[in-house]
Amino acid sequence: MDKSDSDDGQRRFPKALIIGFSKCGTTALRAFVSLHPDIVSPLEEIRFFTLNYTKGLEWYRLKMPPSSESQITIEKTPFYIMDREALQRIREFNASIKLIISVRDPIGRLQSQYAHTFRNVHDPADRPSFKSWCQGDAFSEHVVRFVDYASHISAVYDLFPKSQILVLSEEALEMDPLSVMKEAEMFLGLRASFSKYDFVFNKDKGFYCFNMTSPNYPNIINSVKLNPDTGCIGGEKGRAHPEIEEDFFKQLVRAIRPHNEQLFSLIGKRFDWDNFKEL
Ligand SMILES: Nc1ncnc2c1ncn2[C@@H]1O[C@H](COP(=O)(O)OS(=O)(=O)O)[C@@H](OP(=O)(O)O)[C@H]1O
Repeated sequence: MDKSDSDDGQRRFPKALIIGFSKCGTTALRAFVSLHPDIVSPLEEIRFFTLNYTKGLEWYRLKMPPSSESQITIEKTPFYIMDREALQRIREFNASIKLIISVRDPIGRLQSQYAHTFRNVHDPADRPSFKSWCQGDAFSEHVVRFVDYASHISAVYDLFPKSQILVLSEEALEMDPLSVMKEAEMFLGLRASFSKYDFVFNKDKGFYCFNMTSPNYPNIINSVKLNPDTGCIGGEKGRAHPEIEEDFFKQLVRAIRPHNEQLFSLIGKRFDWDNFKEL
C-alpha cells in the first residue's frame, strides 16, 4: 500500500516544520524524510508564516497534500528561522509543533549562496569575486547573516522547548543520510522504516540520491522533483563552489570560529567542520 492508498482525501495542517537554514540541505532533508510512509509533505515551500500569512490558515491547509490521520504532514520553508515574526506566528499556530533545523559549515554555506546568487552569470568578469561579495559594503552583511546560526536558534529556543527542536547538519545529510533519517524518525515518533536500500551514493554529485528500486521509493513520487535517470534531487544542487584565496580564507576562519563556538554551546552538540579543522 503506498501513500495515495492510505489517505482519506483530507488535507491536514503540518505537525512538523523544517524552518532553516537556507543552503543547508533543507531540500534533501524534506525529500528524504518524505520516503517515510507516515510522512506527507508539499513539494513547494509554502512560505505561509512569512510571505503568505494574510491568506489565512485555510489557504495554508489546502496547500498540504492529502493524508490519513496517522500520517504527519511536514512543510519546509528555510526562511522561517530568519524571521522573528514568523517564529511568533508559528507558536501561535501550534505551540507543540516539532521544528527541524539544518546547519552547515558556514564557509560552505557562503560558497553555496555565492554559487546560487550568480548561477546565471557565466563570465567571471561580470560578477564580484567571492572575497568582494563577502566583504561588500559590509563583511557584516553577507558573512554575519550566513554564519550567525546561534542568534536565530536562540530565538527559536525562546519560543519553544528544546525537546521540540532537532538540529542536524548538512554534512551528515550529504555523507550519511540513513543515520540522519533514523534520528528524524525517532524525533518525530515514527515507526522504523528507513533502510540502507533507500539511498545510493552518487560519485558525480558527491552526495546520496534516492535508490529508485527501494521499497520506500513509491512514497516520494509526486512529492519530490528528481532527475529520473539518477534519482538525485534538482539539477541546481551540487553547483561548483568558488575558490577562496588563502589569506581571505584564514580571515574568514578567524572571524567565524567564535560564532561556531556560540552555536555549539547553545545546542550542546559540536560539528566537525572541515574548514575549521586546521587553523
Ligand atoms: N543528498 C543531497 N541531495 C541534494 N542536495 C544536497 C544533498 N545533500 C546535501 N545537499 C546540498 O544542499 C544544498 C542546498 O541546500 P538547500 O536545499 O537548503 O538550499 S535552498 O535554501 O533550499 O535553496 C546544496 O549545496 P551546494 O551544492 O553546495 O549549493 C546541496 O548540494
